[in-house]
Amino acid sequence: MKAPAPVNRHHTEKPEHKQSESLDLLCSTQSIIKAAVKRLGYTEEMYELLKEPLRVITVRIPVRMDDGSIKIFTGYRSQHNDSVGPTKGGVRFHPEVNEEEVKALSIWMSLKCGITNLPYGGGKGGIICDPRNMSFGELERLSRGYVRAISQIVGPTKDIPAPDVYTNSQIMAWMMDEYSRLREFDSPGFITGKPLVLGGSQGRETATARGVTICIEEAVKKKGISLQGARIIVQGFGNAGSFLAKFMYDAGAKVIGISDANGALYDLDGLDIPYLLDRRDSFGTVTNLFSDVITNQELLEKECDILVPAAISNQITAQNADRIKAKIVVEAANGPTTLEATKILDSKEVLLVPDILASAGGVTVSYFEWVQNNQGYYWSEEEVSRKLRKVMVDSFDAIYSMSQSHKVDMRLAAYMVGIRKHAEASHYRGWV
Ligand SMILES: NC(=O)C1=CN([C@@H]2O[C@H](COP(=O)(O)OP(=O)(O)OC[C@H]3O[C@@H](n4cnc5c(N)ncnc54)[C@H](O)[C@@H]3O)[C@@H](O)[C@H]2O)C=CC1
Ligand SMILES: O=C(O)CCC(=O)C(=O)O
Repeated sequence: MKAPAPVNRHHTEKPEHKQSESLDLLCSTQSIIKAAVKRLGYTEEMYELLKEPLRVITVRIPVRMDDGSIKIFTGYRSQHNDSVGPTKGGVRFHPEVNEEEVKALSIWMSLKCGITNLPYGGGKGGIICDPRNMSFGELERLSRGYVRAISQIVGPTKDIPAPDVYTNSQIMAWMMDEYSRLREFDSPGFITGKPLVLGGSQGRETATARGVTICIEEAVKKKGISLQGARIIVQGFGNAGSFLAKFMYDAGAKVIGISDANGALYDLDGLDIPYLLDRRDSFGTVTNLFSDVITNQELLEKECDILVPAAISNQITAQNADRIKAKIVVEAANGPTTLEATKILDSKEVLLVPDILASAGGVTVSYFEWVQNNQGYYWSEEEVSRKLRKVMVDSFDAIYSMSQSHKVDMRLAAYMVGIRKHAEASHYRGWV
């Protein structure tokens, strides 16, 4: 690995896309839900119910900035379907958050909870902001303001938030504290992904990456590839990507590429992952310390055995899918591959493990955290890991079998497995 050389790279990369291709996450999701509902034999009314969230609110959050001015931020909370139980899903802080994306993300949460058989529907939230340019104090005031703004529709038996892009256990702690103050009792079950001392679960911090690792272990068996020595590329070096890179490195795989919002590092001999983990900042940025940096798009197209997009949406598109050389793509990120690109990868016989399966480890251990909060009795890391492994292996098997028996791609198979529980619960409740 090359020696670090400080360079200043403040731009955020954006991929180019074919004019005709739909990058609208909600539209694409709806078209797969339609196909899944049809294949499962549900009615058109069922599709009408499930294609949109039941509830979405937009909130305006005034925050006193450090210079004394007041800035008004816009945030969202979307609740897709609460027929099975309370809704559940993360909150992201990102400049590109928008209502359509939050709606799609909440639908994916329903699908993840359906796949893993958790007693939840899907929820998701987001605030348009750039936490990388905000102070600790400003972030705390924004987090508390968001909870005050959405407090009527969230709660341990209504809708339970969690971390997502650019949010972490500190932000969960502020949000939990604000909610507990509003309700005037301690409410650890209001939010998951908390620090351990505030009722967080062992293993939640690494849960998303653990879940992705289990999917990779299952996928390599299907493809007859040995994980030992396999070449792996991971896009994104935050919570999901950095721990995944570490788990792959520890398993004897060769992590030949990693990236963050600034760019990518690539080395055919394998990167020194423990060193990079040590140097990354709290936003998952490390490439700014190096001079020999390539773009995210260049990295995605490098030859490898396993490619793991673990950053943002719409990264593998009709524009670059033909040039993806991986044998297996495991989506740790939400929505990294477009519909058109999914078809191209499928035609190239790439085994694609879709986001709603691959990234479901996070919400699974969030559920374990909520259960522990409700019972006030806490489990060891071994117990959490064992339970997570069973959920992930069973989920992978169910989707792989669905894909084989219905001769559909893994994404459609995952939607079919994920939607059933919400469809049946909505039907029993007499909604449709
Ligand atoms: N944290 C969790 O428990 C879960 C996360 N996910 C998904 O995993 C993905 C990553 O989330 P986290 O690791 O939690 O976020 P994070 O905030 O910890 O890290 C995000 C990473 O993505 C990189 N990034 C941001 N913008 C980028 C861009 N334009 N191009 C390339 N890289 C960029 C950042 O530099 C950072 O390395 C997201 O899609 C998230 O929704 C899914 C399930 C659970
Ligand atoms: O941990 C959770 O409850 C939700 C995680 C999340 O937002 C996701 O899986 O996309």
